[in-house]
This record gives sequence, structure tokens and C-alpha cells, in this order.
Amino acid sequence: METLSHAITPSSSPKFTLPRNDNVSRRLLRYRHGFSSLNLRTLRSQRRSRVFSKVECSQSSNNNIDFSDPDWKSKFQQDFEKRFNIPHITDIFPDAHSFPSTFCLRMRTPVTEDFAEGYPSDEEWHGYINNKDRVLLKVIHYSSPTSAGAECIDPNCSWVEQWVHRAGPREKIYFKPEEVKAAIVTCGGLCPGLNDVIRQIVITLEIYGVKNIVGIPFGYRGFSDKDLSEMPLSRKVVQNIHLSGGSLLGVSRGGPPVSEIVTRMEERGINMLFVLGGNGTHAGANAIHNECRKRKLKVAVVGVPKTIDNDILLMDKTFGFDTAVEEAQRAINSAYIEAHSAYHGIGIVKLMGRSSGFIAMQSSLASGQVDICLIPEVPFHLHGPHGVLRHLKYLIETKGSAVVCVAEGAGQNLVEKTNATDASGNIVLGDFGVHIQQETKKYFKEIGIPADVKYIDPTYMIRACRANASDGILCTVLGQNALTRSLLKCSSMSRPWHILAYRVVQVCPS
Ligand SMILES: Nc1ncnc2c1ncn2[C@@H]1O[C@H](COP(=O)(O)OP(=O)(O)O)[C@@H](O)[C@H]1O
Ligand SMILES: O=P(O)(O)OC[C@H]1O[C@](O)(COP(=O)(O)O)[C@@H](O)[C@@H]1O
Ligand SMILES: [Mg+2]
Repeated sequence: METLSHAITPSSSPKFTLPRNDNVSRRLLRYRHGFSSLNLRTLRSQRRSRVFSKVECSQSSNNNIDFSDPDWKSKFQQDFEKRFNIPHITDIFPDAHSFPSTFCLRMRTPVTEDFAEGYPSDEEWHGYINNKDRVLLKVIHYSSPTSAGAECIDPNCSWVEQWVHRAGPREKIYFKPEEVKAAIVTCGGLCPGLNDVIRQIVITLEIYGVKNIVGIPFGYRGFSDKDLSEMPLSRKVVQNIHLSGGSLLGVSRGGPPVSEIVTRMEERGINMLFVLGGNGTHAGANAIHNECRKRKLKVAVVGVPKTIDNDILLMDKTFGFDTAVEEAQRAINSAYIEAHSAYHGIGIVKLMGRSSGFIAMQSSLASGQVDICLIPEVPFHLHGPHGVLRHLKYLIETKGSAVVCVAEGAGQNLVEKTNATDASGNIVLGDFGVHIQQETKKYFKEIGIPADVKYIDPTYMIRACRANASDGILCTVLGQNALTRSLLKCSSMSRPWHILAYRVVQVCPS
């Protein structure tokens, strides 16, 4: 059903990443020295609105909208539709044949006495998604630009509906399961839930009748490295992999050029590729899609967005984030106990978040034990009358102890730049956690107040965890949705807004 002529990926479009010092988040997240005015519910709704407003802002900042035009709203909506349009397979292969979905009751139910009179009709099952189904993105109707947290497209804060496609199984598919060779690859850093998604993709592929399923070891590198061979996958292999963290297939940064990946895919007969990864991975997947298209290959490329940092716009929550927040609280609690038990104790916890402070922020909110939370979106000073250290002194004087939570991307202007990049080209950040720890010790020594500073960096312990129940469910739905896209399409990329629709996806009864 859906194919993409121009996949948009987080890295190729700033719309999907949360840039540092983003104005809107700066406004919303201005809570450095206390959380009293925020609760999680408002945070979520604010985030949601902030997320969507990012798309709007990117348009209005381009000065594309003439609000004096009486038709500006419909033009805006048309543009939104166009940019989020999902081309059909027949756009690329006009003669492509469709087949009745194999993801249906009739195909999977064995002949038993219960069905002596015949199988229930699929028409009566009502388990498929209509291609025209849409999900409404925006949930808050701000009636005034001065309404708390309002993010508006026009000066009057008009209500503009924005619709995205609904994910889920379709009645017709465009790949015969017996002709599919599906490959799964996991790239970038680890994230809780990778195994859950792999597992669900394999299980759903089998439900559709696909038997030839392989895993590509160690990210895109697995396509080129001669020492790495494909891993055959089946329900039996993946049955219990969700019980542990990491990725069954392994991950890596860097890798071969896209043309080589596609050549290897051709050689191996892979016509369906599931990529699990973040912005870099999706940039790669987009390039693979374009290369397949250039070579006129009928290949489906489906991306499942993975970012433990939760920094993809249009998505409320990416898998692994919830687990990370839950796990981070253990570190915060340890920091609190250490700080509270020491004379003038200061506990500092560094959490992940290259360019965003969502993990730091939400775990701080959830823990209720953090006095200062430093995130990349909000600039701050360490020194000076309004600096963090001065506030720490105040906390020590008034409370006797303090807990600080820092996101790894915070305070980058205060540490020396490394000028290094990793194998994928990501900038290697300066270690602000270590820096603030040292500066805190130095500061209290200088002012002659004793302070017992304890530093905790649980980064890799958090990343290696298995997904919690909430992420497990999200991963299951994402794995299923990845499939319901791929079999429908020739070559496609998942887009965050499909996944946003996860809550409405119907699961085929088993
Ligand atoms: N612009 C790009 N084009 C093609 N491949 C890319 C691009 N950016 C990153 N990649 C590849 O994607 C993989 C994962 O990228 P990385 O940035 O490490 O993780 P993440 O996907 O989590 O952001 C790496 O193998 C990297 O080489
Ligand atoms: O040590 P590594 O593998 O470079 O990973 C560190 C990075 O991983 C992350 O947790 C997630 O990054 P990716 O989404 O790119 O995998 C970042 O917050 C962090 O900067
Ligand atoms: Mg990345």
C-alpha cells in the first residue's frame, strides 16, 4: 500500500530532532531549581504540543505562510499532507499485484469442529485498517496564544487539524510471503527493548507465512564484514530473547557505504529489511531505500525508530525510554541516600541524553529527590550569583544535602570540546558530569565549607537493561506495525507518526 518517494529521517530533517537550546523547550523546561510548578501530566501534554509545534514552527519560520490569505489554513494542511504523504507501491511499480492478506483469521485457523460450518468470514472480522484511516495528532485546542503552554501556528492560535496515517494490518498485501527473504538489523547504541522488537518482527513475519528470516550481525557492518554471517531467525530462536537486554544481533556504529549494503542485499536475495536504530540508522535506511529505488529493486525498507534519549519529534515516547527513566531512579535514589547520609552530602548523577534532557528531566520528576536538574535545552552558569554552585551552597546551608541530575549533553559550553567524532560521525561530547563534580569540590573547598561529593554515572547499566512492561508492550506493537507496513509496500520507511498510532492497532486474534 504505502511506499515512500522521499523518506524523511531524523538526521536529514531537523523537524524530528530536538535541537539544543530549542526555544520552545527552553520555555517549557525552565525548572532548573525546582519542580514545584510542573507535574508529569502537564509535562506530557506540553511535550506533545511542543513536538507538534516544532513542525509548525519550521514552516512558519520559513515564512511560507501568509496569514492574510483567507485560505492559509487549508494550504497549511495540504502542505502537511504532502510532506507526510505515504506513496503507494504502485507509484513505483504501477503493475504491482496485490494479494489477500495472510494475516487473517481464515488463513491461520486450523480446521476444527468449531468451524465445521466454515470459517468465519474475514469481512466479519473487522480486523483490518482502512487505508484512509487517520489519527489526529494534536490533542489540545489552545484558544489563545496566552494560554499556558500554547503553541500556535498563527497569531490567533487557530485550530488546525493535522492528521497522520493509522498503522495496522491491511486487507491486501504486495509481497507473497513465500517469496520474502526478510532481514533485521540493529544499529547505533543499545536501548532496552531491541530484543522485544526483533522478537515481534520475527513472530509476525511467521504469522504472515514468511519463513526465510535472518538477522544481520553488528549493525550495517554485518553486510560487509566477511567474518560475520547472517543469523537464521525463527520463533523458536527469538522466543525468550526479550527476557534479556541488549540486542541478540549486536549493534555497531559506522559501517560500509550504502551502495555496498544494497549490493550485498541483492546478492543475498534480501527483499525486506527492518532497521532498528536512531537518526543515523534512519539516514542510512533512507539512503538504502533510495539506492534500491535507483536500481529498481522491489525491496521494502522499514525503520523502527530507536532512541533511548526519546528525542524524536511527533512521538510521545520511544521504546526504551520508560525503562531508562525507571532504571535511572535507582541511581538517583542511591545518590540521595549517599548525600542524605553524609555531612553536607552532594550526590551528582549523570544520565544519557546527547542533545535532550528527557531522561534526566523525567527521572528527576519521578524520583522527587532531585534539587537541580541540568539539561541541554536550558542554558545555565556554574559560577556567579545565579550559578548552580551558588545554589548548591544555599541548599547545603538550608537542607544539609543536595542531589543534582545532569544530562550528558548539558553544559557543553562549559567543558572543553573534544573535536572528536565516533565511527558514525556523532560528536563525542565533553564529560560534563565529571566536570561539575570537580568544580563542585573545588568551589566548596574555596569557600571553606565542607562538602562530601559523590558522583554516579549509570549510563551503560541503564542502557543494558531489559525492557520493562510498558516498553515491552510498545515494542510488541511496533514490531507488529513494522510488518503491517512492509508486506504492503515495495520500499518504504516507517515514520514516527505511524507509530504514534500504535494505540489503535488491532491485534489479529490467535
Ligand atoms: N547519513 C548517513 N548515511 C548513511 N548511514 C549513516 C548515516 N549516518 C549514520 N549512518 C549509519 O547508521 C548507523 C547508526 O548510526 P549512529 O549515529 O551510530 O546511531 P543511531 O542510529 O542510534 O543514531 C551507523 O552504522 C552509521 O554508519
Ligand atoms: O557510548 P556510545 O555507544 O557512543 O553511546 C553513547 C550515546 O548513546 C546514547 O545513549 C544513544 O545514542 P544513539 O541513539 O545514537 O544510539 C546517547 O545518549 C549517548 O550519547
Ligand atoms: Mg543518533
